[in-house]
Amino acid sequence: MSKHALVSFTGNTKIHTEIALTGSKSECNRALIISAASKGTVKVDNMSIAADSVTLDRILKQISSTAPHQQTVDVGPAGTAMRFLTAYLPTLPGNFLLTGTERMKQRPIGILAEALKTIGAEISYAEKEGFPPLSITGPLPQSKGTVKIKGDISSQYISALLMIAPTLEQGLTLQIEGELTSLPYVNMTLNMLEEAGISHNWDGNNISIKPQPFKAATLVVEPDWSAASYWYSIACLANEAEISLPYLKEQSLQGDSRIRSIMTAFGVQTATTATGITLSSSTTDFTDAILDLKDCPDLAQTIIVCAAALKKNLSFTGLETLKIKETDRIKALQNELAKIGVTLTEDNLVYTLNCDGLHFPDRVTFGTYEDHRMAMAFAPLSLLIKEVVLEEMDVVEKSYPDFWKDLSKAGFTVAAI
Ligand SMILES: O=C(O)C1=C[C@@H](OP(=O)(O)O)[C@@H](O)[C@H](O)C1
Ligand SMILES: C=C(OP(=O)(O)O)C(=O)O
Repeated sequence: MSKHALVSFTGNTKIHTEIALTGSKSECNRALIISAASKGTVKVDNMSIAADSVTLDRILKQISSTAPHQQTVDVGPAGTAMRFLTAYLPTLPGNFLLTGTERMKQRPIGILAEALKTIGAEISYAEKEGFPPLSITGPLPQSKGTVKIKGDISSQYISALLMIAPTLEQGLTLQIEGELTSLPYVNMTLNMLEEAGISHNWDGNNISIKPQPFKAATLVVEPDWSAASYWYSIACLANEAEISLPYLKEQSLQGDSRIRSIMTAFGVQTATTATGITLSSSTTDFTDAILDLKDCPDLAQTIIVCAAALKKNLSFTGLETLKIKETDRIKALQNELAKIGVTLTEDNLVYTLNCDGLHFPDRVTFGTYEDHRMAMAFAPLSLLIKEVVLEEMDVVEKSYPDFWKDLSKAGFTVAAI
């Protein structure tokens, strides 16, 4: 249990700052797995300091330097590490117990594990059927070159399979069933594989990758657009803002760069500069009544909390996957928004905010549910509420360890209590 963060902003909320964001954990964790699958032919540049990436890097180094006997591999709360290693470990010689936090043991892995079993992987569930921890014995003798996989639960299962595909004797054709969720993350995987010399063929619901060698390449990890979203929220809620985010590019592999266009409607302008981007606040009266977030689930909390603070009764679709992330993010949002008089209700998979009762008490304590994005999405409310307490401040380490330091740099007062 870590301390809580007490965040406040005294005086007029004018924010002029430059924030150097760490690398995207999504890009970094792909780069690390691709590098490992290529046996070092592919290098990684600008490693992210996100705990999920540091953990995966450490695990991959440990595995490559350890003899093939039973090893416990603990990913903690890192979803991508769990999913990517579920596919990668069966390609290595050895016996592995792949595990994570108590929450990780509630995040489904059966869809990916069963798909891998159909092509010859030896995987069993060490505790509960369909969930981590997994017992994995490799290397797999590949029995089949085609695999069916559901696309509507987590795109990470698909990315995981794509990254091992070129190393498999028969390559791999994925037959994706159901509508693909989080699509930009699959494109990110394919693009990064392409940078590493791996071609694919995407035809309807099938993605095929033939067995092929990686080429010498360096994958450069770009700053994290999901982390940038909290600065958009801050720019939106401040009286005045000019926030520079160096090295962020509009053309990004990260689908969360969509925050830029969404926030234009919320009154945040983005200018491209020689060094990156600069956000500034202006006023708009937006009318967009319904937003689909299926392609960018990690932006959901930022946008929903910001819309609530602006007293906009917006509706949202594409939130189905939020229940199986670091926490049930729908429940967590409902509980915490209630503290400022806002409700979030569902009808037929459409979620709608009702902000008619919005109020800002002098001090509010928001629970964070072991979810970095709960802490970071609610912290900007300290521009409107005198004292905001975010429980368990270390939770931000997962993707954005410098978050509190960066808030201080921008003029917020942050105390560990
Ligand atoms: O592939 C990735 O890097 C990610 C994919 C998304 O998950 P789902 O595909 O499970 O929605 C996203 O929420 C997660 O933070 C990172
Ligand atoms: C869902 C997330 O991460 P993961 O699934 O990789 O744990 C996230 O970072 O919001």
